[in-house]
Amino acid sequence: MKKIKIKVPATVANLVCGFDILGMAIHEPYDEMELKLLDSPEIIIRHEDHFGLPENPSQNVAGVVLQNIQQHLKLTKGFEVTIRKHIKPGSGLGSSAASAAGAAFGANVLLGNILSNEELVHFAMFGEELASGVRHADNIAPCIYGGITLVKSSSPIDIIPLSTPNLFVAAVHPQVEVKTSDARQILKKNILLKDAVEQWGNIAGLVAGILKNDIPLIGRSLNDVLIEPIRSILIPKFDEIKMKSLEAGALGGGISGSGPSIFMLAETKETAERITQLMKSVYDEIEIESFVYISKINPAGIEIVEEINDENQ
Ligand SMILES: Nc1ncnc2c1ncn2[C@@H]1O[C@H](COP(=O)(O)OP(=O)(O)O)[C@@H](O)[C@H]1O
Ligand SMILES: N[C@@H](CCOP(=O)(O)O)C(=O)O
Repeated sequence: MKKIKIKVPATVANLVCGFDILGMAIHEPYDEMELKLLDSPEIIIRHEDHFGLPENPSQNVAGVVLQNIQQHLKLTKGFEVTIRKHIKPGSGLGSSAASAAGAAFGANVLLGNILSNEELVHFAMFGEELASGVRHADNIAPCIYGGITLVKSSSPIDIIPLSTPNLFVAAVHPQVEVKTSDARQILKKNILLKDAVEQWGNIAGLVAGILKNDIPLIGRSLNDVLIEPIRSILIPKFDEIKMKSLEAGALGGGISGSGPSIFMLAETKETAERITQLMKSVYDEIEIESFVYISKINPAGIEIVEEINDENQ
């Protein structure tokens, strides 16, 4: 029997200004997945969590990824997948990407590492297409490569892993659901050239700041003139949380992925703790339940917890 257990991290897509192209893996929260290689070509998905996600492989992002791998490689084998999800679907913390990337990664290990990272991203994007209607790779890439990644292009796939600054991430997930597909539909299809120029400056500044480990440059590049003004109206108290976090010492931050989670970068754990406390108290005041996370940027991405390769079982 060949079996693998993995830890699949949450991801913060967009990093404020880099819509669909930038993303980072974080340590908390993460999903647990177990994949077994089957002798028959069936795909079985089981959820040991309470989110009510579909277990029909054609409706589960992990299932469609495995179906595509199976078809492409003309496999006579199948997969049994058990998912313990801790990253709530619709959180903006890459819940669908975690299952999609975890399925591609785990299947590849079971098959003897025959696929490249670019191929894993290619197959995992079928899951994102099922979840949001769009083959975006900004959550998947950091999950698979770890750290912070730039999706220079998703067709053809061209992923640039950037470095991992030594920063803390404070995040809050208010319990309101924002589906990525809905949060994409409200965006404008056309943008003004002057706004595009400002956004290009921020993206280039952020990438340069990350590569040079120039923390103040990272901070002043975390601005979004295109997406945040539209999507933030879906997130209760967004402006107040952002303003208070900056006052409390955050370098900068904004909507995590398509929301409703909000993330902030901080230089110290103490600052990150102050920020999560204030995030929680803002939501407590208006009686919206919220979960907060303090994390660091996760340089490893998906981690193998256990690998069993026992021909006798
Ligand atoms: N294994 C899975 N994990 C998470 N979401 C899944 C999974 N399979 C299917 N989905 C669907 O994907 C959607 C959640 O994806 P999305 O809105 O992108 O949330 P997130 O921002 O947390 O990734 C939901 O409609 C959910 O039913
Ligand atoms: N670039 C995408 C990212 C969606 O991330 P998610 O964590 O909300 O699935 C977008 O902004 O739509």
